[in-house]
Amino acid sequence: MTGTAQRRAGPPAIGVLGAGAFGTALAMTLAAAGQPVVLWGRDAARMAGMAATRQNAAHLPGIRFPDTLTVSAAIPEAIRPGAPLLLAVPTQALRGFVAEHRAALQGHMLVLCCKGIELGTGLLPSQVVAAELPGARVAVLSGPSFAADLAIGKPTALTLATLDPAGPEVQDRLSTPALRIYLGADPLGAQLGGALKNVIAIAAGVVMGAGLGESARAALVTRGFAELLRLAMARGARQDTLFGLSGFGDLMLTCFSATSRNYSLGLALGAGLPPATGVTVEGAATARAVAAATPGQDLPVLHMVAALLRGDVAPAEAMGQLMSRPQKREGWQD
Ligand SMILES: NC(=O)C1=CN([C@@H]2O[C@H](COP(=O)(O)OP(=O)(O)OC[C@H]3O[C@@H](n4cnc5c(N)ncnc54)[C@H](OP(=O)(O)O)[C@@H]3O)[C@@H](O)[C@H]2O)C=CC1
Ligand SMILES: O=C(CO)COP(=O)(O)O
Repeated sequence: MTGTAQRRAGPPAIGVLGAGAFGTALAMTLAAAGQPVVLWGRDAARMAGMAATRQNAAHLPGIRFPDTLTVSAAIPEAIRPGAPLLLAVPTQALRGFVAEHRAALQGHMLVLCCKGIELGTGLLPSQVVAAELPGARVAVLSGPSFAADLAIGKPTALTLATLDPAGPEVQDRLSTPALRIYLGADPLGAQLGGALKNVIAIAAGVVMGAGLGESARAALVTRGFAELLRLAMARGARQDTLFGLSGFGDLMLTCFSATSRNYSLGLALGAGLPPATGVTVEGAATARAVAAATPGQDLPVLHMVAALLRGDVAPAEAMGQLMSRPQKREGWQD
């Protein structure tokens, strides 16, 4: 074990599995509020470095860990009997992670923190977990939340969506003075909203990177949201979920801030610049997964992002194509 936290009587430590930006930020905000938390990462040397320097220099440089946060590269240390586990690895890594740690994860409430659709299968994170760990208890934690905001205690509100009867208990454990958790019962909608808003954020970035203007961005985000509603409702999501924090709320954050990695990828694409490398950009794989699963469906913004990423169309041409589509009525159902 590495870390400085004292074991203390009380509830078992929450395990946060995945020590990237978001996992670290969640662990920090919970620990800062007095929760026992173990942050687990797979790289022993890096975790030892975090324990020694009390910061995640790679993802949240300069933000000091609360003294009570324990960091570890040992799964048994991170997974306490009866504790909820926050899974904060990227969507495309989730299947491999669950398969690798199947036995240890068994029986725990798994709180899924990733936003995306698995490439190749078109599955959402909860469906990936169900395939790898049949009967798993899951909740989805999603909503507008930049890791850097959470990590320094800025006020944040998220949706915890689950059908598990332990939902209120988990809501209570994850709530802190800086983190307000709303309970929902539509994990499908929460995941679809969180996955699709990333694709729309890439589109929003392209518009701004190409210098097409704020009016164009607002139009594209609005029409992108209509597609999000159409696609997610057809798959069984609830409208109120999509209009909530995990849908509309996160769409606003991600489409209007250069802190977003998805929006930033779009900015680079639009400006004809090379995108940042080594960065988790969930919307790129999700755009491809959506395009593969919905050929021939009327989802022009979502499909255009996939075409842009494939290099099949240039940014200025993309907007021209969207603008010259046949005239239609406004409304997300049309
Ligand atoms: N950053 C943010 O502001 C927010 C992120 N999210 C979501 O959280 C998820 C994670 O994003 P984020 O933390 O930002 O990503 P990062 O790129 O910052 O970190 C990803 C982490 O996952 C680890 N990882 C990858 N594959 C595995 C694996 N197989 N086993 C164990 N660990 C693995 C990486 O480890 P290694 O370094 O060893 O490769 C890395 O520490 C994404 O779905 C994202 O959309 C949600 C809300 C906010
Ligand atoms: O999901 C996020 C904010 O809620 C983070 O967005 P990015 O992954 O685009 O940085």
